[in-house]
Amino acid sequence: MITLEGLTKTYGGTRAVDSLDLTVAPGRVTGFLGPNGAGKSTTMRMILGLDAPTAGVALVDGRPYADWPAPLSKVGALLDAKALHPRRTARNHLIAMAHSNGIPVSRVDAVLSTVGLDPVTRKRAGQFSLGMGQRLGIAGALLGDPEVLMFDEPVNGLDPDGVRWVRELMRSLAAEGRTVFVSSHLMSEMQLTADQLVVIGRGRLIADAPVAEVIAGSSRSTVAVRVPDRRHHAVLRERLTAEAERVDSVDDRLIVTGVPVERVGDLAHELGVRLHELHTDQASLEEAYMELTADSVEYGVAS
Ligand SMILES: Nc1ncnc2c1ncn2[C@@H]1O[C@H](COP(=O)(O)OP(=O)(O)OP(=O)(O)O)[C@@H](O)[C@H]1O
Repeated sequence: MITLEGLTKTYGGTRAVDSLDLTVAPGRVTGFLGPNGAGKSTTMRMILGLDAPTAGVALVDGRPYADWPAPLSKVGALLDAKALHPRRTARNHLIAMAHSNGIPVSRVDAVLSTVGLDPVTRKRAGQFSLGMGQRLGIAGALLGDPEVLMFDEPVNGLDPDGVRWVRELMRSLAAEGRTVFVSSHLMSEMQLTADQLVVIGRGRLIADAPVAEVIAGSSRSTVAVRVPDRRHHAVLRERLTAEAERVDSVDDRLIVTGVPVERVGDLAHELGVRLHELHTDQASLEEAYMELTADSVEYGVAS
């Protein structure tokens, strides 16, 4: 489990992370989202003790990362896939990491195989493609068989097969009861991978909720109801207008915002209104995310 309490980091006049209170729980994938410059990498660096907080604390299972005697066996992380010694082979890179944390060399071969790098274990990291570097970074995160895993943009540079592989890996790590905290800008991928979402903007917490709740909360999630009889259409429309955020008529359909589908069905039943169709049109995570972060985008372009 990762716990942040009032976590704050300022760089000169910039509040990169601003009083963040958060618990990242085990047994699920938590997606960490936010526009460029929102403070995601800075937060992850503070969890790993690579940056000192200006105020507040970041704890892993109740202790700062640096206080764990064998940190790689507690937390595995992929922060910057390019942070590799270019002349070291993949295997030697991992052996050096293993030695520094008392991890047996047998784990090195096991994780190289897990990430599909067995054919290139003796190739120098400097000759790796972006995707191979990502895989090696993920191997490093898995090396100590840690309970907590953090990945900053893990699918960056991966081909579709690699993207799917990362998705399945994250899901299986969470299913084993581990804490999986992963940042990404790929909303369609996060919708498939994450159970819980943490959204930040300008260093502050915007949302911390299950994926389904974030999507349902979007004003773009609507209920569509088809009422062929014109009188019934008008009766239901009037009743819904009293409690919905918005009701639009499109041909014989009513498009309703802000009322759950169950309530629309119950109201129709109460009023004796005959329906030919009743369903929810869910927003995509991307739509929900854009709405949540509209006020926090620092580097946007006018549209
Ligand atoms: N070492 C540093 N010195 C000064 N400012 C920094 C430093 N590191 C980050 N910042 C600033 O802190 C803010 C948050 O940056 P951070 O990299 O954490 O954001 P991010 O959410 O990871 O962004 P991205 O999605 O673009 O990777 C930005 O305004 C950034 O310019």
